[in-house]
Amino acid sequence: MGLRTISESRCFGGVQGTYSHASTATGTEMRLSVFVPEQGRSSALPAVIYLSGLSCTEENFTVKAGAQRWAAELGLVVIAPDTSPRGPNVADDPAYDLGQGAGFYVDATESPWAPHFRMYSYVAEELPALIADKFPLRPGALGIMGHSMGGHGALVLGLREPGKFASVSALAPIVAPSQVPWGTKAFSAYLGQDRQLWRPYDATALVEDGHRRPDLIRIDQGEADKFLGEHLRPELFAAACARAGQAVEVHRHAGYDHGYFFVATLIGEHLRHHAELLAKR
Ligand SMILES: N[C@@H](CCC(=O)N[C@@H](CS)C(=O)NCC(=O)O)C(=O)O
Repeated sequence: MGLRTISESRCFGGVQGTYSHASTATGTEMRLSVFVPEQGRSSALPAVIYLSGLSCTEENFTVKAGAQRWAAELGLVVIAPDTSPRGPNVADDPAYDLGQGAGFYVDATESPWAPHFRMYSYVAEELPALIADKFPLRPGALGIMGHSMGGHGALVLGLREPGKFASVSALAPIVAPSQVPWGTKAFSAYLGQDRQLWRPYDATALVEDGHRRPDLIRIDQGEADKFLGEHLRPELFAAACARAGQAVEVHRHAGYDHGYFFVATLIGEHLRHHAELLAKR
């Protein structure tokens, strides 16, 4: 598995890099950003994958969230992949919420998306193997988190792959994609009209269908988020978890909107949540 270095910069004593590789899951060149703190020079470290939201590449989180300072302090490797396959030969849509930049962390079954839009397999299988091979990671100490569409991805991957991801958290996540416009649009296109086939990619449905995690799932949500009532609806996931006995904390924050200033405000607490759980691994 070859990794091409696009850039590497010293940052808080560690290295912030951007890399690309030929992905077998998507059949495209995929980019990712990786921060390795100074401690990684001498020891294997716990790591967190961060999944971004609609319209993002690997860059938005890397330059806007301010995660490196906290990751350096906590001794965490942080990996941020792109949100979809890209390229001139990859299907796309002019809308920001479908196609390139909007992979929704599913393995598409429908035309024209199915050949490349395989972000579930990419994040569940290929990415963990790639980073374990190339960076100083402690086996078994991998967490997953995300924002908005990426929060949806983190919750789904965390619920379906508890043996692979030892900690899960989400910022302003889409928690019930089958019940909101962003999700129904994407799932209709990528997965077709049979809603039963959407359930493995819907965090609320997964909890209803018996998926559980042994650890607490942390969610933070801004109350001034313009997408809250229509697309995000954290109360749906909280209610499903309450009925199922799944531990979840939804922290609501007055005045915060959907953007990266909210992510930057909470990123330290989220990385600490992961560091504490991954320390036990
Ligand atoms: N571009 C969309 C909004 C998309 C959006 O808010 N994306 C969020 C994730 S869902 C984001 O992180 N955007 C990139 C950024 O703020 O850097 C719009 O026109 O309404």
